[in-house]
Amino acid sequence: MRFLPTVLPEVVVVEPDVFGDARGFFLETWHASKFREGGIDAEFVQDNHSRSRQGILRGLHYQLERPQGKLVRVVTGRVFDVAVDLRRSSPRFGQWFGIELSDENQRMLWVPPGFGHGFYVLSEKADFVYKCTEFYAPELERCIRWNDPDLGIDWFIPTHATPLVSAKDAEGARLREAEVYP
Ligand SMILES: Cc1cn([C@H]2C[C@H](O)[C@@H](COP(=O)(O)OP(=O)(O)O[C@H]3O[C@H](C)C(=O)[C@H](O)[C@H]3O)O2)c(=O)[nH]c1=O
Repeated sequence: MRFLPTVLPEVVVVEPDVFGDARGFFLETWHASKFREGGIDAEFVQDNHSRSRQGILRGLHYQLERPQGKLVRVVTGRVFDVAVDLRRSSPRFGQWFGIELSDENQRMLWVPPGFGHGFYVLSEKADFVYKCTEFYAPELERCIRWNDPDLGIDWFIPTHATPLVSAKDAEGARLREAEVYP
């Protein structure tokens, strides 16, 4: 199990040990003490699973007052996964980190509380699963527009393709107008 730093010190890439054999493979998807040693000290209260078609973009989402830390991974397919620092007090406010998560690389991403999160589906289909440190609170959920020019996120969207987003995400706020974290 390797814990890799990113340009956002609080956001961590996790590369699990994958034990392959003639039957298939085995890997640990969560281990409190190994993750704590790797700098991720979290307690999860909710586990989610979403399935999306190619070209779907979900995000950028975050929850005020009760921000969720998320340990995210892909069990089927490939996505480009993005975390954005939404803490006004952070020297990296508005900076983002993105990485391909797939059932090939088996990578996970730790998106801490205080960060917005979203992903773009690169494969025909993607099953996306993630653990959250706080319960879902729709009344506290906010959305930053995926294509906010102030963020300049490169989602690896093919040229001339337009992502398919929910009505809620299509009306996401610009970062400069959004209510974010102190
Ligand atoms: C997130 C969530 C949603 N729902 C219900 C609410 C809606 O009826 C339906 C779809 O919700 P939504 O369109 O908000 O789902 P996503 O667009 O996948 O939202 C997620 O996408 C980005 C990538 C995230 O990081 C967040 O975890 C989360 O906001 O599931 C629940 O019942 N519980 C939940 O925890």
